[in-house]
This record gives sequence, structure tokens and C-alpha cells, in this order.
Amino acid sequence: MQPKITGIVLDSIKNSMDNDISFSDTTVMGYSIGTFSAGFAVLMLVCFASYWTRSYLGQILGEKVTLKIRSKLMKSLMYKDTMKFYDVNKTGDLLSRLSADCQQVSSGISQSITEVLRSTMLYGISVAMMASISPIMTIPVLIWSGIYFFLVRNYGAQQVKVSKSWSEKLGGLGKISQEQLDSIKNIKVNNSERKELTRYHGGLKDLFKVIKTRSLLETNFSVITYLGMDTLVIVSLFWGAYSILSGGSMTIGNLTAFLMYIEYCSVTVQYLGGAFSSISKSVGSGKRLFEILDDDKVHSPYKDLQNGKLKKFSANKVANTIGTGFPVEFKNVDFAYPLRPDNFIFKNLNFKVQEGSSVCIVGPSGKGKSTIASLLLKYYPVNNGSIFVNDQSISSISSSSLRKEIAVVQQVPSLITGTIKDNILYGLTDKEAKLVTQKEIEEVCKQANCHTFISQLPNGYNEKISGGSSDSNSLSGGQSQRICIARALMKKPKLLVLDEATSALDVKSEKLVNDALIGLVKRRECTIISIAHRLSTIQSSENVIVLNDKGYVEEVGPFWELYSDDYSALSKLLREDIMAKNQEKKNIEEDDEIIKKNEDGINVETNESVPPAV
Ligand SMILES: Nc1ncnc2c1ncn2[C@@H]1O[C@H](COP(=O)(O)OP(=O)(O)OP(=O)(O)O)[C@@H](O)[C@H]1O
Repeated sequence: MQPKITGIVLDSIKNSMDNDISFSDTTVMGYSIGTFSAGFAVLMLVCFASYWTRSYLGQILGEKVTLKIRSKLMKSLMYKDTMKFYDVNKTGDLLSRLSADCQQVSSGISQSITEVLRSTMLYGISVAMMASISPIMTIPVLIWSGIYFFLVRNYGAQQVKVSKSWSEKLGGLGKISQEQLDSIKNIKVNNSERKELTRYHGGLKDLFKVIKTRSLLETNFSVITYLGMDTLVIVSLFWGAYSILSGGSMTIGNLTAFLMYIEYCSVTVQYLGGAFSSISKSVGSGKRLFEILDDDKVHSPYKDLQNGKLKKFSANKVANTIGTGFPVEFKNVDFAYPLRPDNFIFKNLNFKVQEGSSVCIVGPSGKGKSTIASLLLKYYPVNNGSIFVNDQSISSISSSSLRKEIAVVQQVPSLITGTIKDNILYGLTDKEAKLVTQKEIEEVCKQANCHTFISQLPNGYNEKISGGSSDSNSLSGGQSQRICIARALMKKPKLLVLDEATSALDVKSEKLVNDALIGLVKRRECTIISIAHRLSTIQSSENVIVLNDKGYVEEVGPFWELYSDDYSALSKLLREDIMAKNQEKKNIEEDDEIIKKNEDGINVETNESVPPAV
């Protein structure tokens, strides 16, 4: 309304000037100029109040949308059932989606959509007001509006593509930096800082290429918009001036109002351009977020549990079994990782683990020992065959109910940020954790041989530690591993999977932990499947399963029987292991000798002294 009112006021002033009317007697739309100005001021105040409300609510809405999207994404990420998604999508990229992409989407949805609505309304009203002043002079504005509409459509489509590419490159950069910071010690020990910086700069360059394309697109669009709007101003100014001077119906007030409306249109068109750009960017980023959410539709174990496609795992004792540990069976299992679908780790893998017994899986490196643990936990579905835990095929039971009954200790211990006590109780539900007494915690920690060192910490069980691996949690590798063992024992599992779980422990600690585990097996309370290279761990298991280098089971039997047979696959494997270790020791000694000779100035080939270089 402001331009229209300005035009009316200007025409009233001109009328007063032409008819010699004083300022106090000047009337605008039948009101004295004072009353009219007061009314106009009130109208402006109402406008400001509504602007404030729109702006504040818009921001709050935007932040709420961001939080909602983040929470939905995190939920989707937390509840992904298999590891396939995490094999493909790396942490750095996912973090970038959770931060930059979420922000982009929410700003597109909240601020830009309200901006589009406001600007479209303002544009429509301005054009209608221009038509009420001069329908004929509005025709060029309408033609430009049509052209602008097609421009926006074209620009939007291109912006979506470029924005998706921008998000991908940014995610790629996040992936590189996350990987580099995670392995900073490795980079330093290999003096690879320069190499890694070159790699990071490569990612930056890729990102910059996309940014250049996007900037070109945005600049072209905004220049065309300015050009169009400025052309309209010039055309209207000349047309209006011609109409006034040639005695047409146009007045100075009306021309001023008309030009002000064009200015309004120009500003709204700029806002619209910015808003469309932001919406297109959020569509591009949104596509990447939907890739995360859509993955849930492929397989939703929670819905499958509700609609009866999956059953809950039953921990009840199977009839005619000894003790309460779960029996385990791999039956004709074929498996290839989803990332390498043609590379079968197992073809027709068969073995049985008796309830309440302990078995150690041994075999050459990289032939699938840890993969057996992953399959047992349903981290990946098998390609063929079945895995039975407690007589139930795990493919038909929900993974959460299965994992609740199994405890795992991995080679690389992973702790959470919190107290040591929080870490030990981490595998229990909040309700279960509340019922655990300090005495029970200490009892479990004594079994895991970590009570003594925890008691010596300044705050004992309430000592705060950081999450992550032993690199970042202010505990040693062996201490972290023992806390993980205590956490696993705290669950009172009927099946315990130990993947090189004592590899960081010294001989004495390992023996104490193994004795505690042997006690569990003796009471038949728990079935233990361990994966190990060390003879000391292997010999603490009742039985051994030896995998061969093709991923088949080569041999199964009681440890002492296989160990005392010189021709058994186990003995062969242990001999090879000892030979490999001896060779490794010899290589290290030879390397040390060469280094020493170099330092002493002796020629390595001839063993003669070399005079020092001048
Ligand atoms: N997520 C994955 N995607 C694709 N291939 C994988 C994945 N994880 C492991 N592999 C491959 O599967 C094979 C078996 O790996 P696994 O970790 O089970 O071996 P392992 O016998 O436990 O080895 P090690 O004794 O060295 O720990 C290896 O060749 C490895 O490269």
C-alpha cells in the first residue's frame, strides 16, 4: 500500500500547490494531512509487528525443522540392522549429512518457503496495484513475469543437480578429514603429512570446482533478473513521462507509485530468486538425506517383528541340553560381504558348538574368523544356509532380541564417554542397571581382572573416561580390554563371543581372565566362542575349530587331542605361526644390524669401514 499512498499524497500536495492551499488545509482522501499521517503511522506499526512475528516464528520453525530432521536421521542411522550401510557410507560423509545437509534442507523448508509465499503475495499485489494505475503499462511487467517463471524453473533444475554434487563433494571431504584425524598417529609415524595434505587438497579442489559452477549459475541468474527489472523501470519511466507530458491520464503521483511498485517487484524477485536457490539446494541435499531414510524401507526388522515376519529370540533352555549356555550351529553357510558379492568367504561352512562348551576358532589370517562373529550377531545376512542359536534359525528372529542375549568382546576395545561404572553397565537396560549392586560390579570386575586397577584410580568406579578406543580414552589397551570383558560378563550372557579379546593382556592377566571364563564353562552357564592366535588362549578352550585357507572347516576336535597330534591341522598351523614369528624376529634383527652398521660408517655389503663424508 505504501507506494499507492505515497502517490496519493504527492498528487494531493501538487493539487494544494496548484490551488494555493496551505499545508494545514491540505486533505488526503478526505482527511486532514495530520489525521492521515497518524493513521498511516498506525498502519506501519501493525506492519512492523507482523514482520517481527513472521521473522521470529520463521527462525524458530527453521530450527525446529532442523532438529526434527536430525533426530529422524540419527534414529534411522542407529536402527540400521546390518552393517552393509556403514560399509558403504563412511562416518565423515554421514557427519556431513547430519550437519551441512540437514541445515540446508531445513533452511529451504522453513525460511525459503515462507519467503516464497510472502514474496509471491507481494509480487501479485504489486502487479494488481500497477494494473489499477495503468493496465497498459502493466503489460511489459506481465511479459517479464512469464519469462521469469521459465527462467526460475530452468535455474531450479540445474541448481538441484549442482547442489547434490556440492553435498557429495563436501561429504567426501568430511570422509577424508575424519579418516586422517582418526589415524593421525599412523600418519605421523610414516611421515605422511604432506601426502595426506595433498589428498585433502584434492578433495578441496573437487569441492571448489562445484562451487565455481554453482556461483556461475547464481550470478547469471541474478544478473538476468536485475537486467529484466531495470529494463522495466526505464520503459515505465519513459512511458509514464510521455503520458503525463502528452496530457494522458497519468499523474506524477501515479507514476511515482507505479515506479515504486516496480521497485517492490524487483526486490521480491530478488528474494524469490534467493529462496528458489535455497529450495533447490535443499532438494539436492534432501536427496542425500533420503538415501539414508529410504534404506530403512528395504529392510525394517522392527516392522517385521510387529507384523510377525520375524520372531523374538527365545533364551529358554532347549530340551535335553546340559546347562543353560546356547548351542550354536552353522549349517551349509555360504557368505560373501555385500561390498564384494563375488568373493565368497565361506562356501558350505558347517560346524556345531555344544551348549555350555568353549570352542576356539583358529585359522590363517584373513580367512573369516571374525566374519563368523559378525554372522552370529546378524551384522550381515548369509547368502545361503542357516545359523542356529539355541535351536532357532537367526534369519527368522529379530536381531535386537538375539543381540540382547549375546555378549561380544572385540579385539579393539570401544568404550563410551562416562564413568567406568557406566561402561561396565552399558550392555544392560536402564532398569536392569538400577538393580545391579556395587558388590556385583566388583565381583564381575574381579573376574575380568580389572578391579585392582579401577580401585587405584582417583575416583575408582566413578572415574570419568572419554569414549572411543584406548588412543583417546586415557586407559591402556589392556585396561580398556578388561573393562570390555567385565561389560560382557555383566550381561550374564548364555553365549559369549571373544574376538581376540585378550590380545592386549599380559600373560598373568590373560590367565586370570581365562580361568574365570573356564569357570563359566565348567558350570555350563555359558557357551564361549573365541577367536585367537595365541596358544595360551587356544589351550584354554575345550575344543578347536580349524579353518583352512579356503574358508572351510579343516578340523574339529578337543584341543589336547589335536595339539598332541603332530600331523593335525592345528599343530601345522601353530608350527607355521612360530616359523613366521621367528622369521619376523630375524628380519627385525637384520634391519637393526644394517641400521647400526650405517650409523657406525661400515659398508653393509663389504663390511669395510667407510670414511665419513666431508
Ligand atoms: N566389511 C567387509 N567388506 C568386505 N570384505 C570384508 C569386510 N570385512 C572383512 N572382509 C574380508 O573378509 C575376509 C575375512 O575377514 P576376517 O576379518 O573375518 O578375517 P580373520 O580370519 O578374522 O582375519 P585376522 O586373523 O587377520 O583377524 C578378509 O579377506 C577381509 O578382507
